[in-house]
Amino acid sequence: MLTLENVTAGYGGGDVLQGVDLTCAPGTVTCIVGPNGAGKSTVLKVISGLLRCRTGSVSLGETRLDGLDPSRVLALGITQVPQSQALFPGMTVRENVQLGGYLIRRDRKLLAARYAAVCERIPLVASRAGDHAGNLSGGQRRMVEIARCLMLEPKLLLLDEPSLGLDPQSLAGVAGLIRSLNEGGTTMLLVEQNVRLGLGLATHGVVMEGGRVRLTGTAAAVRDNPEMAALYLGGTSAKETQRG
Ligand SMILES: Nc1ncnc2c1ncn2[C@@H]1O[C@H](COP(=O)(O)OP(=O)(O)OP(=O)(O)O)[C@@H](O)[C@H]1O
Repeated sequence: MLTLENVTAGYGGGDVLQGVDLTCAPGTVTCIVGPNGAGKSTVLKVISGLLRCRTGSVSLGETRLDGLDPSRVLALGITQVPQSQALFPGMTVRENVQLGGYLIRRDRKLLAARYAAVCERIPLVASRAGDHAGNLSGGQRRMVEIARCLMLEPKLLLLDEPSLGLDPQSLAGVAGLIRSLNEGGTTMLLVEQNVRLGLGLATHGVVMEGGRVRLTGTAAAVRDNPEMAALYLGGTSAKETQRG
């Protein structure tokens, strides 16, 4: 279980996060939504250790994560698919994915077994193994970025805007992958601008606004909460938008 308690954090003078509480239970998919600048990506940075929290705590089970370097957080089983393109275009798909196993690189057998497991879960990795990552479509690249993160069999996978810049077909592929990973037991915390998609993929929803958590609950309850319609969807609930 990941737990954030009363987290404040920021980049310069002011606090961007102003007392954030959040939990992710094993096996769940939690989606953080909210307007631009609400602090969604900042929450992920605090969890992965890229940004120190000023007060409050971040824990994975009994282990405190706040104050740890990103490499320690990674070693404890939290991996992040970043928002920006993160593959090395001149390297092959296989090489890019295997880089995700850097921490286990000395155990060749384990590395090979993990790579085989990733290929089984994401067949694209096997079918395009020898191709340069730069030759893949946007959706394929996103899948390879996720594949790379699976090399460490993370306890928690963080995804920052998995839908960003994808055409509808690619989006469907990435959404299908997230669903199948969850069915396989991977716990995920994602940030999404696309409210309908994000809450559709998630078991739990968190709505942030101005560095605070405004609403939280099951994804369906958050989606159907009347406050959502008023806040983010111009008076139309996400459910109605989906129907329309
Ligand atoms: N590296 C940084 N240095 C200074 N300020 C930053 C930095 N990153 C983010 N911010 C500021 O922190 C606030 C929250 O940013 P954050 O990226 O967490 O928002 P967000 O909810 O993820 O929104 P978006 O979807 O637009 O990324 C914004 O005002 C942003 O300008």
